[in-house]
Amino acid sequence: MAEVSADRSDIANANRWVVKLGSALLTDDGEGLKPEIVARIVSMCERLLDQGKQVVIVSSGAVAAGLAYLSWAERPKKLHDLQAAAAVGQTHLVKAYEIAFARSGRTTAQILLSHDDVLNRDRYLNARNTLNRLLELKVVPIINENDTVATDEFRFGDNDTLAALVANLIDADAVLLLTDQEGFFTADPRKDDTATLISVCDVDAQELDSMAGGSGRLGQGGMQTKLRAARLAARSATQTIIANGRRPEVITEVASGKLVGTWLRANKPSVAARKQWLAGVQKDSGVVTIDAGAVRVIQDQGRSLLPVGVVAVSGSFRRGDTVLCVGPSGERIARGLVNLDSQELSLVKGVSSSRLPELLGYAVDPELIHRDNLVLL
Ligand SMILES: Nc1ncnc2c1ncn2[C@@H]1O[C@H](COP(=O)(O)OP(=O)(O)O)[C@@H](O)[C@H]1O
Ligand SMILES: N[C@@H](CCC(=O)OP(=O)(O)O)C(=O)O
Repeated sequence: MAEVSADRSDIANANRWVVKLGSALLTDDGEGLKPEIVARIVSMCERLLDQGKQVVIVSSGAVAAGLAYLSWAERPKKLHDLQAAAAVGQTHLVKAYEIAFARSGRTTAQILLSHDDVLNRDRYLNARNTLNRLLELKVVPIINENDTVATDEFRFGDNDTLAALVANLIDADAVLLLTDQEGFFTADPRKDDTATLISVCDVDAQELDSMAGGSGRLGQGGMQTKLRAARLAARSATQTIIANGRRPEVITEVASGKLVGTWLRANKPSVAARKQWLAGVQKDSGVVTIDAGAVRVIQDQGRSLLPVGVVAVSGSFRRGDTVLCVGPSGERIARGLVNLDSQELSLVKGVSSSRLPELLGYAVDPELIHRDNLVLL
């Protein structure tokens, strides 16, 4: 099962990071939002940004911060009370990040996501495009659940799950779940003082399930949701590390591959797995005919397919569907997941990607099929 240590070069080489901060950490166990904790976390994130890495922050704490501003001693049970507290706390939360990042001249963006945003394919792609654009612009996204509109049936509830879904959304290399414990222990250390820290373990190891307990007073889900989140993150081959956000240099240490916290190791190479899946798809939603130049760059140079290389479109498909690409004489060339639906593509086939926003009236990916979503047949 768990190994004592392992080479963490995968972690040290991770470029795109999702850093998640739990409520207990940000409020110092319910003391109200602590801007100095936010500032400390932010300065560590800045060090990653200075090294050219990308950072997306998923921050809890809206409810816990709101409780303090409303002078409510206990986390309420009723959804509307939780939502009211979140609405009060969220503005203070995001302000704390804005102020802290502004000290080094960096800009932040608030993104509030709900369940539908990751389940609905169109909204999923929109959220992904927006996040990718913010990262290109070197803006730091600060994400939380859109608590004020989430209903009981349709909410993530804990931000561990949200962090994992964000990692899937942007194909992050690593997720760092910062909490109030050193990492994942063999049992809940609050209840069992013989529990020991696991340094590294395969995320799918079954023995982890019985070791993961529930949450403390303020957080939601405890190690159970962190384990589930790590397994979700592994779907995009994202590595998960759980560590203590109170350690002075925790983010810097983890990102440099130091043996800090628990690494829940993901083994599946996502692109390869997706390509394998694509190769086996039995029914395509449409067919696009591409010109000889496009065939060449796809086959010989492993490049993405751009709308400019498309000469004809047949069938009715939506963004995210699988489409067969055939050459000028109808020969099967490739299969991939499209970023445009069939009507949009009919409008922009043969057109250079720089003109897509002007013709469609909104921003879209420049590729019709990104090379990571394309398999040669
Ligand atoms: N096996 C375990 N190892 C470490 N912590 C555990 C374990 N099982 C349960 N926990 C609990 O999980 C808590 C952290 O999760 P949670 O309260 O949801 O915080 P956060 O707000 O950081 O998500 C810890 O304080 C601890 O009591
Ligand atoms: N969206 C909620 C987060 C819920 C929550 O408590 O999450 P966590 O602390 O990560 O277990 C908030 O901002 O209060």
